[in-house]
This record gives sequence, structure tokens and C-alpha cells, in this order.
Amino acid sequence: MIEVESLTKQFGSKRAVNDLTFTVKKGEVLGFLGPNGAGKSTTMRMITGFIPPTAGNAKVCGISIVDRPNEAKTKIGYLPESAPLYNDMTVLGFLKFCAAIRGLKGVAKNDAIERAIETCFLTTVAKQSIDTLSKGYRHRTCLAQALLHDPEVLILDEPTDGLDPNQKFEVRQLIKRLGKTKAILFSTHILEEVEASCSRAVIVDRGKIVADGTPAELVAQSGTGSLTDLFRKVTSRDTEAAA
Ligand SMILES: Nc1ncnc2c1ncn2[C@@H]1O[C@H](COP(=O)(O)OP(=O)(O)OP(=O)(O)O)[C@@H](O)[C@H]1O
Repeated sequence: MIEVESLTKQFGSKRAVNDLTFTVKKGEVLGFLGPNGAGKSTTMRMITGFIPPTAGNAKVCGISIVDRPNEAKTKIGYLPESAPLYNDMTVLGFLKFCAAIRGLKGVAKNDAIERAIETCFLTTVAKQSIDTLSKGYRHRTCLAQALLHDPEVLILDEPTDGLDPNQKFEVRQLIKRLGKTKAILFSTHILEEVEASCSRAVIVDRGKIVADGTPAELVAQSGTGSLTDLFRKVTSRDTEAAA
């Protein structure tokens, strides 16, 4: 469902993503790990068509984001890093706006909004202005926008960032449930999330894959039974300085 083929991004002299190749199949939740500056968000922004790759390609449901971006984007739900929203809208108003952009109309539009509100536990704040929401609710509003059109592929950039432990648990459970019928790529810095929600994980460092496997395989590779130890072994400390 997601096919990343030799994806590369160069920012001036900095190679943020370096010849990255991986796939995510339907029914798979792929955890995307790596230190700060490893190239996770840049990879996600290329897969979702927000920025063009310098080289390589990404296909979603067989459709190239480079050659047929509009068609590919209909298959993707995207939660960008730091969950950008329109603060002066209500949650319901924002979701209506996003549903209209997605081309949903009439009963289908209302059903989609109702389903997204329920799935993301937003019922109590639906009529509240976004600028009055707590961080957790803001995050879930942005997640609801990504689910509106029931996409086959979900790209979630740090979906549990800033959430309290209860909300983290709920979002992980949601990802696990959605992953049964979709292909999900999600980035995180919380290594325990790999075991909690992922069927597979890759670790990237300086734009390259340095480990790939099921949670059990990665734990075994560590030699100590600790994913944190593997992460520390295969990643570098100072990625920002690396060209
Ligand atoms: N628009 C840009 N122009 C120049 N450099 C950029 C740009 N976007 C990202 N970078 C650089 O590319 C590298 C990869 O950044 P990216 O945001 O993809 O990393 P990340 O793995 O998502 O990091 P984090 O975990 O901190 O979110 C970093 O060195 C970053 O400074």
C-alpha cells in the first residue's frame, strides 16, 4: 500500500533523506523511529506530497505521489507534526470544512464527521472553539481530520506527542485497531509504543535505515533485550551536524 523507492531529499548541502526504500502493507502498522533530525518528518512530507523528493518515488495504493499527486492524496490521511489547525473555528466547523475539501457532501459528509468525532472521542468538545481546547483535544481534532475520508493509508507524525498517559493509551489502541484494515506509518520517540502498537518498525539515522524488523526481532538484535539499547547502538548522537 505504501511503497517508498530510493526516496532522497537534499536541502542545500544537507542530505536529510538518503536513498530510503521500504514498504508498508495493508494490515501493517510500521513504527518510524530515529533521533531528532534523522529525516522522519521529511520522509513523511514527501510521501504525502507536501514537498517533492530530490530523487526517488513514493507510491500509495500503486499511485505515484510524484506523477499523480492529486489522486494519491485521496488515499492518504495525514497528521502532520504539531497538529496545525484553524484556531478560530469550532471542532465541528473545522471538520465540516475539511470534509468539504475532501469532496464529501450531504449524508456521506455528515456520517463521516460523526464517525470521526466518535472515533477520536471529541463529542464533548464538538461545538467548542479550537483555541480553547487542551493540547490532547487539539491533537485528536487533527487526527479526526485525517480519518474523515476513511483513507486506506495513514501517515501519522508523532501522533501521541504531548498527550497524557491515558490519551496516549487511547491513541495507541486506536492506531492498532485502524491498522487491521489500513496501512499505517507513524513516527514516535517513545520506544514502548513500538511494542504497544506496531507490527514492524524501522530505525532511521542520518536519512538511512539502520534497523528493520518486528518488535521481537529488534529486541533480539539488541543483544540485551532492550529496544533502547538497540536504538543507542545503531543511531548517532549528533544528527543535526551530519551533512
Ligand atoms: N525545509 C528545510 N530546509 C532545510 N533543512 C531542513 C528542512 N526541513 C528539514 N531540514 C533538515 O533535515 C533534517 C531532517 O529533519 P526532519 O524534520 O525530517 O527530522 P526528524 O527525524 O523528523 O526529526 P524530529 O524527530 O526532531 O522531528 C534536519 O537536519 C533538519 O534540520
